[in-house]
Amino acid sequence: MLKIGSYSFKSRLLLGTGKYPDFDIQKQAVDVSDTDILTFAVRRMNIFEASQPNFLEKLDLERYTLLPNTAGAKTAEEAVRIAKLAKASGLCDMIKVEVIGCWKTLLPDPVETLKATEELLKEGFTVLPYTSDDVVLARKLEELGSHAIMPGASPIGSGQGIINELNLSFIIDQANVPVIVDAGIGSPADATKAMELGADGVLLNTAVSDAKDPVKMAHAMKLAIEAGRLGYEAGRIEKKSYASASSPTEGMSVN
Ligand SMILES: CC(=O)[C@@H](O)[C@H](O)COP(=O)(O)O
Repeated sequence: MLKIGSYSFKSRLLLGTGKYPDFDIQKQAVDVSDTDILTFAVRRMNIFEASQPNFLEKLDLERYTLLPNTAGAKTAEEAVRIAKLAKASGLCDMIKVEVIGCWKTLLPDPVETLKATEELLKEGFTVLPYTSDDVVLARKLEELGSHAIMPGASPIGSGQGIINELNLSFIIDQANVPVIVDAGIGSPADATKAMELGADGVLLNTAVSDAKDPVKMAHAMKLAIEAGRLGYEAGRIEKKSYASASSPTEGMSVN
């Protein structure tokens, strides 16, 4: 079970809802992924305008917990405003804080992320900040009271996979709240790697939405995350410098 604040989830895959070729493919991919949590940018929702197209319209929203995110925010103030708008429109009190500090790399602004997180925690939100793989910043976000930490594997939409495995494992080792690896996952192997490192979950979008076959890739990601988690729980073997026979001959009379 993945526990975030007062919420519990069966699946450890958090899926984004944007960029799919069409809404039918989006629905099929979401269904087959078996995710419990769907994230979406609040600014893309026409929350107060029912006549506008709704990009979640094909999805059976009863089945999922919706995790609104503050994508598009450049400052803490904007992120807080977006989060409040989401809550006021009846969405759950969970919020993924995303404050972008650089539009070329889409890397988060650490100072504004801290400020927004602090403010939203004071307001009673369940807060999941998206952060870089900075170990100290991750610790500070946890100390503020964040309910989960979401370090990026690599820049959003880059599909580069895990750039700094060491930092990610430091973040995972020091954390006492769930660590969800968010952004930059390119393939099922990347997702498995994150889970094998001990991440509690993976949030991804582009690797599925932009795949040649998004539905098949959503299925692959589900299996990859399950496999990575199982492998982590099972405990991998130590790496040795030298060989060690797989069929030991010790105690056997062999020539
Ligand atoms: C959907 C969402 O929240 C993105 O901002 C997220 O970070 C996913 O990134 P990828 O598209 O790289 O998986």
